[in-house]
Amino acid sequence: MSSSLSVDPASNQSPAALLGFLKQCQTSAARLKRPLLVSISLEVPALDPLAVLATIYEPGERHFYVERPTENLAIAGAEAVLEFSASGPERFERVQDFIDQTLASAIIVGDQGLPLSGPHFFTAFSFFNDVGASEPFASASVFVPRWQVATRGTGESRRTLAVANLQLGEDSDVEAACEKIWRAHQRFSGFALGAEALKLDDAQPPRVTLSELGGEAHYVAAVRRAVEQIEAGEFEKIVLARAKDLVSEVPLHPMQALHGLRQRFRECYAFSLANGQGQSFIGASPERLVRVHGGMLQTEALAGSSPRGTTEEEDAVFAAALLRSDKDRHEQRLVLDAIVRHLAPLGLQLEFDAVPGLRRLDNVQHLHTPVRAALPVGVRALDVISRLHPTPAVGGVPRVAACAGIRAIENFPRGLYAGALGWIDSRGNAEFFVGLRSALIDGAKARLYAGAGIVAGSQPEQELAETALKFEAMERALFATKA
Ligand SMILES: C=C(O[C@H]1C=CC=C(C(=O)O)[C@@H]1O)C(=O)O
Repeated sequence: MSSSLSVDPASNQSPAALLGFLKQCQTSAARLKRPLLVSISLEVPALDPLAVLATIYEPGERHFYVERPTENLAIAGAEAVLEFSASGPERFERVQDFIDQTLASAIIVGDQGLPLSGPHFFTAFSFFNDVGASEPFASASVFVPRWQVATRGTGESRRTLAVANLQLGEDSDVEAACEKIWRAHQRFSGFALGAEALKLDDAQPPRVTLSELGGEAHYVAAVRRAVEQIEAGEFEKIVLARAKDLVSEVPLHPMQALHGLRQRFRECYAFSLANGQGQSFIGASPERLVRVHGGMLQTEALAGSSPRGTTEEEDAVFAAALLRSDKDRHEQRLVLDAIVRHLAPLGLQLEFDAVPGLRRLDNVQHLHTPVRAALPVGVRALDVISRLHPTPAVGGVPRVAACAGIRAIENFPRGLYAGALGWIDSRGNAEFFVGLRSALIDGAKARLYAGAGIVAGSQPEQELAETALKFEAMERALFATKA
């Protein structure tokens, strides 16, 4: 819904102007006989979204945070103004309907030209279409935060945007809403909340115990069984994960872990999604699922792993071996082929290189093929995600048989592990990543996840070592002495 209301919060910043604007919004809501989402974006001095989140962090409050340091991009939002959840195979469409309906009753004002302005729909889809009733996150959930802070760029060109969202109906208390927004605005404008505000580096690491569900033996047996099923033709590839349970002597500090992760894994998506009931799902994922920006789609095929070397020579040897490995090339090619196959019905002209490159992280390196396409008119991010998820980087080939195999072989619910998390803005731009290298945090407890793709020729001990390397990232972030 476009706004004919004249408010320019950047040049007309006063409580009286804000109140006047909100009263106009309320009149519109009364006329339309439905509550409206009002979203006000305003540029503010540089802020670090993670520091802001850490400052106001309440385990009982919903939040979403994602940052990709190499892209100089970070966004955080907290407290739900509007939320929706769904389950089943139609979950993607149902989330899209919720977004469409919300935007049809929205008044969006302020610095709209700036990146990451306007309301963002923070969204998460679990790995499977359905989750158990006792699981902490629904199989599809989306919320619009009460406040949102985003930053993009570096140095002189860095821009920071604060967004306040509220729902106004005929009976809303506009004066109270106005006061709340004004106070938040003063806070965002007046506080020095750069990364230095985190002061997390000195915190003492907690003492913890760590135990794997079923022990390593379970995973070794699982991989062996999967290889037999592959040889028997039941599927061509399956991604099998391990889970470890961690118990700490003191409550874990997810913000501190995230600060460590974003410093160490600059090319990954450091992320946190809190459900408002004390649990949060955090991680540093190397894998983009979908980016939609200005009508262009970006996705990628990421699979096949090897360690990083301790010297440049050793690193180069590992890299060359990975690039030459038939097993890893096959494992990654299956992901690329699936992307092509699943997106073909949408009429996209995909562009990608014939030969994969490398994505090099601090602990592991992967085969990587970026994929780009122009999005045909009417095709939206969730249309793409509903077809892509789960890719064979986290599920398998054929998809249905591999997912049934995962359910039968793994000894824990995946929940958001290997799910799709991200945001969609009011213009249809979107960024989703895959919930890898992750942990579910609950007070002093955490469950950590790591998986690996299994194809013909996979060796159980090698897959065990690969997943141990993947676990190491989160283990170090949660309880090691130095990030
Ligand atoms: C399933 C995971 O990683 C995927 C992404 C990159 C490389 C992978 C691999 O080499 O097996 C996996 O497909 C995980 O980290 O839990």
